[in-house]
Amino acid sequence: MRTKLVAGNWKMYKTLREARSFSEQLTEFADLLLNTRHESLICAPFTALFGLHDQLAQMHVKLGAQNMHEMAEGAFTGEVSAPMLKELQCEYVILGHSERRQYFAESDDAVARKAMTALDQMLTPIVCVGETLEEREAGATRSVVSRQLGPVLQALKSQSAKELDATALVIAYEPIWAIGSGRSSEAKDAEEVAAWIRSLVTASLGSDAASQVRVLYGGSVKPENIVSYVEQPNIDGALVGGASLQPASFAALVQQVATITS
Ligand SMILES: O=C(CO)COP(=O)(O)O
Repeated sequence: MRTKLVAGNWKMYKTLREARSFSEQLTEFADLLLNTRHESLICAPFTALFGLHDQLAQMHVKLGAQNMHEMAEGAFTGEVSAPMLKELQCEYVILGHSERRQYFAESDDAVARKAMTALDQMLTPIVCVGETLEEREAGATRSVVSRQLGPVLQALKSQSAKELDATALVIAYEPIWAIGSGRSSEAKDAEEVAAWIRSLVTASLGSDAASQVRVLYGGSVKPENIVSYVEQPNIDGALVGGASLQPASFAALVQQVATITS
């Protein structure tokens, strides 16, 4: 049984002070957060991570980062490594978000190397994939997602001999045209791509791994529509941008998923 995951991606929003204020206000919803059977997670900017962990942990909300470098240390000015995130008690890291691919030229191979490092350091990678509107209209969604995931699955296949836990992988399907646009994917379309992603995992890593890997949907998810995605058989949660920024809205996302997991 895969545990559902409600993950907030704050992107480049919230100073440390604002992040602390969020977690203080979130305590109003502590009972709800403590009594769910699914996981909830905030992926905050690096500068807010240190100040967030303790209060979020008291509400069983986990902490994650939005990126990391593939090396554990080195002369990489401005970068942050997996051991640094681990020490701040991060359990997850988002990798290959479309904004990083688009604005910071992250390649499929680089994302795969980062994912391997994260797994090696016992951080759960949330690897993001998804097509542009142009690609969707050209009927290329499956081939784009296959291309993006290929190096990750290939690396996992060869690494599983080294006993990395392939099943710790989380894959987020985020169609780029749905991000921040208010134009979310139809749940049945998102489910179709999630099923395709699972079939790719089956082909590379086998059906056991495929039945354990979690696949999230992201793109204009709100409390009003989250259930329509998370109730799909191949969708195990959501990666949420804008609607995760306010405590009441984040709590409402968690509450909505609780209606189908309790
Ligand atoms: O990019 C996203 C999450 O990673 C989605 O953002 P929105 O929920 O704001 O559309």
